[in-house]
Amino acid sequence: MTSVHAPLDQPAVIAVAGLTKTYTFHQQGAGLAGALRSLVRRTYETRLAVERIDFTIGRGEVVGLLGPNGAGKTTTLKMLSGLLYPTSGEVEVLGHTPSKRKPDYLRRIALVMGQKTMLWWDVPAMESLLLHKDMYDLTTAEFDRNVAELADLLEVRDLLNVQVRKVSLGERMKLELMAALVHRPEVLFLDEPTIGLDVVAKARVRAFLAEVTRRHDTTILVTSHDMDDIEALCSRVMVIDHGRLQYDGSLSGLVRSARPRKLVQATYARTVDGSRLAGVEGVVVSNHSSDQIIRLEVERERTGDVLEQLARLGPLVDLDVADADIEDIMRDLFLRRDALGTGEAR
Ligand SMILES: Nc1ncnc2c1ncn2[C@@H]1O[C@H](COP(=O)(O)OP(=O)(O)OP(=O)(O)O)[C@@H](O)[C@H]1O
Repeated sequence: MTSVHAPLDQPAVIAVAGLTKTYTFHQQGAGLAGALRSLVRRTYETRLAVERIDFTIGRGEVVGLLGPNGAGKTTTLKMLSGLLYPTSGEVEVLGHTPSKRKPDYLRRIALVMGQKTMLWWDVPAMESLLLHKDMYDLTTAEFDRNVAELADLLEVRDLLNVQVRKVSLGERMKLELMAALVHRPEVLFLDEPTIGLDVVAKARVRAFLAEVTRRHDTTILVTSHDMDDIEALCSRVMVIDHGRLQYDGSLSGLVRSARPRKLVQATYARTVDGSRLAGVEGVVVSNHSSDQIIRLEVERERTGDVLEQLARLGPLVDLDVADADIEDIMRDLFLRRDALGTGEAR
């Protein structure tokens, strides 16, 4: 397996071994009768949300945590940030045990949950930032420097003194990020940071995060259902499904192991006689004789030969070679849950 663990000469910023979380909760029937019954006799259920996962992450790495709904991503982030106690296993972040929630630890991390706010709605964001200044013991010089840097990068200078409830969703997300980063955390946990944002706002948030990690070597672990976030930010991805780590490696490695084929599209100046396609390797996905376009799925390592074969069929106007769409790959992956049993997969 090719995994992108922290280099051996550099201590891991995040180290997780055998991490497991089981939720125990009680089932309550519907209505008043159900509530009363559950007072007398409680029935408990357990759910294994995260099961014996291991990984390490080095300083400055930006890692995407991928998986379908209910896979265990948020639970993992909550254990890493100290919001939840693990049921078993070990977690160390920046040399700390997160669940102890020591002030020195909390000063060095941040957790941003796209669906939760850490800003007060009825006052301007600056009030919340000032609260963070006190919480994190920032000097006025540090605070002013960090606020100036973040406000410039996020282009929110004019919004800092506007009541939070009066700003748009995209603007609020930028202010949330600002509040999370004003103490310049070394490790950032992001749970769906672009959820609900429009295309432009998403692109801004991604560019901002990329710049923050470039400038300050911030380590980021990010969950997102938007594969564009992952492609734009992450050099490494971990796929979690049913609480188990299924893959840990590069995004391109995931694409290769899940969809070993390339998509080739050839456009010709003239209609190509369909019978001549018999001499071309690959699976013909479509052949629109009217518009002279042929689409093929081709074994990755045979792509060069296939392009030569296609060139012999007639005068080409355009030739396009692409990997399968990452969104499709993820959809396939979770439909075929066992597909990652080999190669770079765990
Ligand atoms: N407080 C809780 N009590 C009981 N079960 C829970 C609790 N929180 C989460 N779960 C269950 O644990 C499993 C993992 O949930 P988790 O929220 O970590 O998934 P996720 O990968 O973040 O999903 P999503 O992409 O939908 O946010 C799910 O089956 C969920 O129903």
